[in-house]
Amino acid sequence: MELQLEHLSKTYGTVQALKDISYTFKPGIYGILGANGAGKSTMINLITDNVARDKGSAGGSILYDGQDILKLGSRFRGIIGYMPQQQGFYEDFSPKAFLRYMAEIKGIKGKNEKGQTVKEQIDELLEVVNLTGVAYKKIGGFSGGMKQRVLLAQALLGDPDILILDEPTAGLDPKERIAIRNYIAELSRNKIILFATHVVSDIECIADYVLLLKKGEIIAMGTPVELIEKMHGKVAEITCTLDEVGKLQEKYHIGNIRQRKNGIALRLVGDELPDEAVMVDENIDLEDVYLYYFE
Ligand SMILES: Nc1ncnc2c1ncn2[C@@H]1O[C@H](COP(=O)(O)OP(=O)(O)OP(=O)(O)O)[C@@H](O)[C@H]1O
Repeated sequence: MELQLEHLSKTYGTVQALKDISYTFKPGIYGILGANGAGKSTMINLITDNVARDKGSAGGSILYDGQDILKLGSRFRGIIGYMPQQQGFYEDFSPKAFLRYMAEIKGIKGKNEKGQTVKEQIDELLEVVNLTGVAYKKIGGFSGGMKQRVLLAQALLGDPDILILDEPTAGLDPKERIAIRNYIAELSRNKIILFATHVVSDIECIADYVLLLKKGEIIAMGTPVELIEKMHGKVAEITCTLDEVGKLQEKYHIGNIRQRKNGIALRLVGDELPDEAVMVDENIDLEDVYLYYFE
C-alpha cells in the first residue's frame, strides 16, 4: 500500500501554501511537524480532497497504489479515516448516536471482515477510546479530551487503511494529550497514519518517520533516529549568568533553560556554537531537531 504525493502544490491567492511536495507514504506512523501556517492542514485537505488542487499539472497529483485519488473518488474516501482539527460535531448527540450517524454517512453497512455488525464495530470503538461508560451521554457536556476521543473513534470507523489526524491533541491538557497519543500508538501498523502537529512530544516516541514542513516545503525528513543523528555537533550546553542569557538568545537557538547551583544552564542549537560551550552528544532529541529547523 502506497500513498504518493507528486509535485503537490497549492496556492491561495498570492499565498503558496504548498510548494512542489513529493513524498511516498507507506504503512507506519508519520509525524508531520510544522509551526502554524507551515502547510500541514493544506496537505491534509488535499489528500482528503476537501480542498481543490491548483488547476492542471501545476497542482501535482496524489496517487493511491498508482491511481489518482480523484479518479478513485468515493472508493478512495472509503479507505480514509479523517480526524479534523475542529470539533464541529453535534453537541446534542451521544457518542453512540454520532458514530451511528457517521457510519451512515460513510456508507458502512452489513458485517465487516471480522464478521461484526455496525453496532458491534461501534461498541468496540467506544471501548478502544474508553467511552463505553458515557456512550449515551450528550457530547456537549464532554471535556476537550473526550470530544477528541469521539472524533478519533469516528475516524476509525470502517477500519480505514489511511488515517489522517490533524492536530489531534490541540487544546488538551498534558494528561489527555498522552492518552490520545497512546491510543494512536496502539493502532495497527498496517495503516498509513499521518499525524500533523506542532508539538514535538506528541510524535516523538510513536512516529516511525517525521516530516518537517516549513513555509509549504519539506525541509527535512527521516526516522527520528536519522534526524537526531544529523544533529551531531550542533547541540551544546553553556553555563552563564542571567544577564548573559539575552545576548546568547540573540545569536543562537536556545532550548532548555535550567537553574543549576553554579549558574543558568542553556541548551544551544546551531551550526556555529561558542567555544566555551560543552558539546552535547548522547542525549540529543527531537526537540533539538525542531529548534534547529524552526526557531
Ligand atoms: N482558505 C485559505 N485562504 C487563504 N489562505 C489560506 C487558506 N488556508 C490556508 N491558508 C494559508 O496557507 C498557509 C498554510 O496554512 P495551513 O493551514 O495549511 O498551515 P498549518 O501548518 O496547518 O497551520 P495551522 O496549524 O495553523 O493550521 C498559511 O499561510 C495560511 O494562512
